Amino acid sequence: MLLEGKVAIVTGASRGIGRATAVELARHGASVVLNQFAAADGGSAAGEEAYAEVRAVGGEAVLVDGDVADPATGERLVEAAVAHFGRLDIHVSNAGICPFHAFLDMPVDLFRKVVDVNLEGAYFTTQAAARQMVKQGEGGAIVAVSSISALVGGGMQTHYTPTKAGVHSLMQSVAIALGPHGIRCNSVMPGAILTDINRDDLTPDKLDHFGQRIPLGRIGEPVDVARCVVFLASGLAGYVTGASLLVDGGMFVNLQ
Ligand SMILES: NC(=O)C1=CN([C@@H]2O[C@H](COP(=O)(O)OP(=O)(O)OC[C@H]3O[C@@H](n4cnc5c(N)ncnc54)[C@H](O)[C@@H]3O)[C@@H](O)[C@H]2O)C=CC1
Ligand SMILES: C[C@H](O)[C@@H]1OC(=O)[C@H](O)[C@@H]1O
Repeated sequence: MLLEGKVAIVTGASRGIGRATAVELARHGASVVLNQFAAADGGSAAGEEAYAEVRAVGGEAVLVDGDVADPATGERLVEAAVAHFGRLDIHVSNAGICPFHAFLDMPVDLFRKVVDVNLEGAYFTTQAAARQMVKQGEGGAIVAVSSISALVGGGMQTHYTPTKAGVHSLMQSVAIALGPHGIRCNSVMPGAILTDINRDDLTPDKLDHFGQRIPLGRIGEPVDVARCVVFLASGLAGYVTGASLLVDGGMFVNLQ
């Protein structure tokens, strides 16, 4: 198994890409700290389902509630990893929100919330994870879920796309800061993956449009991204750091 004996944190693991990532990490042998934020999910049922899915593939797991926008959450996730599994090897910064909204009347509070969750959440959970990895002195792997939206715009995503570009940039900079400690830092850039974040936005017309733009002919599934996170977290990517991997079925390159 690729990740036998490894211990991982996944933020926003209750649903979508985070849940699939937690399951795939466990399938490959990792023990997983699943972060949920029940207040964002309307309760803890989704987190508990994710926990059960990880256990069902044979993974050890612990579920920790916390808002990644609170810098203390990263520290609590690391504490849980150490308390339950004795160490930390992999950090997946995945939690994110995208409440679609027009630019000209963007509420200040909404803008700040998206930045707090997506960018500050990635920054402070990554920092907490890196501090533990440096303390252990055995390296590690950090993977952030950025987006194709780090590279292209969205008229209803003017608050969101800069956070995804920021997450991409964060991984590039921490790759430099943490390389001397043997900690690799990369991002995945999913294209259009059908999850709760875009279920309402992906109308039949838009799905049809995307289907035609994506050379592989289908919208992505969370597991498509999760498997790439496993690769970047594993020794198979042992000489990969500061990189970003588009996981979009070819959508980005298909201009005409
Ligand atoms: N679905 C897509 O097409 C794409 C998604 N992404 C990114 O993938 C990541 C995961 O999104 P999806 O799985 O698609 O959406 P989702 O809505 O299914 O999952 C989002 C997860 O983040 C959690 N979350 C939300 N606010 C939180 C907070 N304050 N603290 C902790 N957890 C919180 C939710 O509880 C949930 O588990 C996000 O960072 C998103 O920007 C990137 C590119 C494309
Ligand atoms: C939420 C969007 O549908 C999704 O999020 C991203 O980051 C992609 O670019 C899609 O726009």
